[in-house]
Amino acid sequence: MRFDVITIFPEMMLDSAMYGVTGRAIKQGIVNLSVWNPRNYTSDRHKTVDDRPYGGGPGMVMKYQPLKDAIDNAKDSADARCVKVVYLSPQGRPITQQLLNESVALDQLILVAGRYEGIDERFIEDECEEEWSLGDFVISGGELAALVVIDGVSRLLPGVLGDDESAQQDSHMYGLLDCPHYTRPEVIEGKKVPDVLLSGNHKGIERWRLQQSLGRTWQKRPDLLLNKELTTEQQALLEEFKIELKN
Ligand SMILES: Cc1cccc(C(=O)NCC2(NC(=O)c3cccc4nocc34)CCCC2)c1
Repeated sequence: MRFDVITIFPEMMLDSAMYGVTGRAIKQGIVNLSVWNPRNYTSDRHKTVDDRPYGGGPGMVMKYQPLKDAIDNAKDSADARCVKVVYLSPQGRPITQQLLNESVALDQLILVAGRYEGIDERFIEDECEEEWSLGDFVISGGELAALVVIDGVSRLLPGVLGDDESAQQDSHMYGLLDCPHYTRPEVIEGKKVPDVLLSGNHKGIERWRLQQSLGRTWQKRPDLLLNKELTTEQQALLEEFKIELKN
């Protein structure tokens, strides 16, 4: 899968993506990441990518033409069939696991990261098929959202995560919070690792982990349970968790 990011901070994208899972996916050639800087498509001496907003007000707005030339080059550089152009913006559709799951099917994802106060609305209308948002807060640019999309989608591509890494993708854990994790030493600060994890009883360990995920989701994010059909076994585990909590 190919990601093309339109950004005035190309190094930020490339340097950040070269770590961990995404870095490995790029080295393996499973993921291809290209960055396109609108500043390289300006014709004035100052390489101007922004200008003052019509109607006045604070800040600057990113100009249409440098963005357009950058995205045209991004499109020309890949003969991909299944392409989507997305503007990362506070007005966008929330970035969720479902959105990431849907994006795995694409051959190329072109991500437009805004800076300043935003980009000329006419560019969004003409070039951006969708808008996606990291959340309802004020941040300085779309690059962090682009990195979240690249990381989250890359993890879903075949061959990127080793067998022992894809734990979080387990189907029955989908839509639940994570279970607690422990590693050596067995005791630290007088606190022991739960006995079940030392038992070598794999069925019991799996059961305990699922129960912890269910219990913690119920405690911290009950909203997630509203749209998750629990099996009768999962319901029983959760009930047992609640009872043990009382004792
Ligand atoms: C709630 C609210 C209202 C008004 C402005 C802003 C705001 O933060 N404006 C600044 C910019 N924000 C984002 O790009 C951005 C922000 C949030 C989530 C995102 N997910 O992707 C990109 C995102 C827009 C142009 C450059 C940065 C936020």
